[in-house]
Amino acid sequence: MPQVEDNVGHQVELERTEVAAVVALFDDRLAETRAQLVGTLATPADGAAEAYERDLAAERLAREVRRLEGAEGGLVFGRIDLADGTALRIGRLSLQREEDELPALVDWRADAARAFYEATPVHPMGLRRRRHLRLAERTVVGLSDELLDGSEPTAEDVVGDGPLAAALQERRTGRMGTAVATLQTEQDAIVRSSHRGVTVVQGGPGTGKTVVALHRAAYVLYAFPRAAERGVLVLGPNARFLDYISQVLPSLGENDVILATCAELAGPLLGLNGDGEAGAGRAGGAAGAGGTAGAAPGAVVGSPEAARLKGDAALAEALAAVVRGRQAPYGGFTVRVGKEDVHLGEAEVAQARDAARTNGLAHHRTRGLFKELLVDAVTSALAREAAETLERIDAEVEALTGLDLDRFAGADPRNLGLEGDPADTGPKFDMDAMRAELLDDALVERTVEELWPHLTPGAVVDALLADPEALAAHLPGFTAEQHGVLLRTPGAPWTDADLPLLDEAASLLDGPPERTFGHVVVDEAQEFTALQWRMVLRRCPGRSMTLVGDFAQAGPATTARGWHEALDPHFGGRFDLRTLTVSYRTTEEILATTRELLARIAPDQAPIGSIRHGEEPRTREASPAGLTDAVLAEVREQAAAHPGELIGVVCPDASVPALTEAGVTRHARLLPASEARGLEFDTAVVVDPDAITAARPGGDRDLYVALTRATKRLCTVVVREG
Ligand SMILES: Nc1ncnc2c1ncn2[C@@H]1O[C@H](COP(=O)(O)OP(=O)(O)OP(=O)(O)O)[C@@H](O)[C@H]1O
Repeated sequence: MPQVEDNVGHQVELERTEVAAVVALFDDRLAETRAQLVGTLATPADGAAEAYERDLAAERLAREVRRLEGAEGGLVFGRIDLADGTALRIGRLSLQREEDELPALVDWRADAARAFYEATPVHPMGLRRRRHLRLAERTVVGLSDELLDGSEPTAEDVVGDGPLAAALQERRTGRMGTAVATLQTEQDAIVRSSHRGVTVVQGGPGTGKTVVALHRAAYVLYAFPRAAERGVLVLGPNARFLDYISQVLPSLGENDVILATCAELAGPLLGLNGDGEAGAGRAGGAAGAGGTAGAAPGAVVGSPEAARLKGDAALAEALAAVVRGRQAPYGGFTVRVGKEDVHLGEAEVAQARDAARTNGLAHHRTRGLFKELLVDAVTSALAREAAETLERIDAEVEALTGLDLDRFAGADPRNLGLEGDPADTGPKFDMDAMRAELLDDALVERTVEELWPHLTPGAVVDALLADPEALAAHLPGFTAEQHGVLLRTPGAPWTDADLPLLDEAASLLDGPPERTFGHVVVDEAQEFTALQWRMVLRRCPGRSMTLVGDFAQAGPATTARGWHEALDPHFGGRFDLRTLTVSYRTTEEILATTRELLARIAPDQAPIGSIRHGEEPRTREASPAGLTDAVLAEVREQAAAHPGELIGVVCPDASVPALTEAGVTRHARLLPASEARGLEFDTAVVVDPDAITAARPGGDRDLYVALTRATKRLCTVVVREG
């Protein structure tokens, strides 16, 4: 049909000219901002205040340059034509020519762009046509139209294959790309939701939960300036996953986002060093999205059973009890003032402790109050004693001489060399000076330290976990066997599961962390334990969050089986729960083979459908001794048959060394089943499913994750005896 092709060519040509003008405008803006940055940096500053102002301005401009640079690829991707003939181009940011009334480019998050995502033939939202543009570098190379008002296509419309189909056909690269041009209506409704509190998104594998979460973060930064001021934190399950998603937000023009695992969040805070396993394997990509939360925390991986127990909310209460137990639990307080010992009895000390605690501050701040109250009590005791001594002298003098000393002093105690308010009935000393002196006194400080010591988070956690008696006393709901699992050797390396405990202890000692965020995204949120939720909440005082996950994919540390069970203790049921229903990754054929498994691990979950179709999943058999060779043969064959495509080999964690040794990584990405969550490949090779299932508690959910990673084909290598 040469006529149609000519027409497509003509329309592409027209768009090319129009888009080139938008790109030129963008280039001007970028060049202008870069020039401003150079100019600002070169401006001499007269004094520290000016230098500070200049550096702030430079920082703002540098951020803007980064934002523009991030948006450059795929700057323009859509166009909407309204029924009245107005056309708007949709892209990664807004651009406006001064002389024009209409914007040259509308940011995809702006209200004006809403119809691009939400209009359907049933609800055209005033649109006649939605056009998707395909760009190579900065040039339009293709387009496709959807007519929404029921009109017949004219010579100016190019109605063809949907852009989503084209996007999904693309080969996997090992890095998630943005879906900004093809967000689907059910996804867009969540991304653009005006709900400012907690939004929870559930859905089966590949339904776009991560896509939605990241685009939602970009939307929040755009639409809610208050949240944007304090920045966005994206939490993911491991470094591999963060690396996989690290480019999405920068490509949406958002660089000021912190990507981290929960462990990384706690690690730097506690000053742990970065030579451990957690956080390893990050290819530096995450830094592209504004950097991670800091160095890898130097923690090792503990057992799943310990992780599950250490995530229990009872541990938070136990740590609080440990800290309370270190706050003047018993005993009086004696301090030497001059030549005299002043003693406060146990009841007086307890009164000071209870009064200090009423303000609800953390241990060290409360310690300061406690010390002040003790010093107040000592000062009052001294004042009382001085007054009594004086009265005694008065009485003795009067008895001996018949002189009334008060009258003699003209009712002003200063006449007797004592400070005091003339309105007071009794004499006083300089209370303030005495107080200040006592607060500064090294001996007083030492005595307070015995009653209410300075503590470190590590010492608090050790006081619980390294002491069998403390475990039994503070965790009465746990069995002796569970106490045994929790018991640790003091000084042993911290595990990943200890980090939320250390963070909890840090907050008990010094209050919530200084760095907080306006919005927090949690991916694979089903993995989070109660202690981890507490960590997240401490960092998001505004409670603006997007949490996405799937309980059928929960790891071994998860005890909850649904959102309300997991979240109600922390959010009191106040969250907006949305469900995604269509898989854009896992093919219908692969989903069909996992349905039985899904029914077993999550009987309440409705199976999802997929818009993808692919090959029937295959099984390859191997003898126990021949497993490694069989995997190697499979990846070699796949690599030869589908050059350039991404192959992922998901194996039992224990098989990683042998498969690496055999050279599997020359042809494929190799990952332990425990770290496959959220990732995807063109082809997935799942090694020894029985061993994956048996490897750790909840292993059948690990297997479900492994089986749902492929966009095209799945091969399972099973072990057969004999
Ligand atoms: N609207 C869309 N346009 C284009 N691609 C999409 C869209 N939605 C999802 N995808 C693609 O589908 C795949 C799966 O998406 P995503 O990883 O967000 O799913 P998920 O629900 O988080 O999966 P999992 O449960 O396995 O973590 C990705 O390749 C993603 O880019």
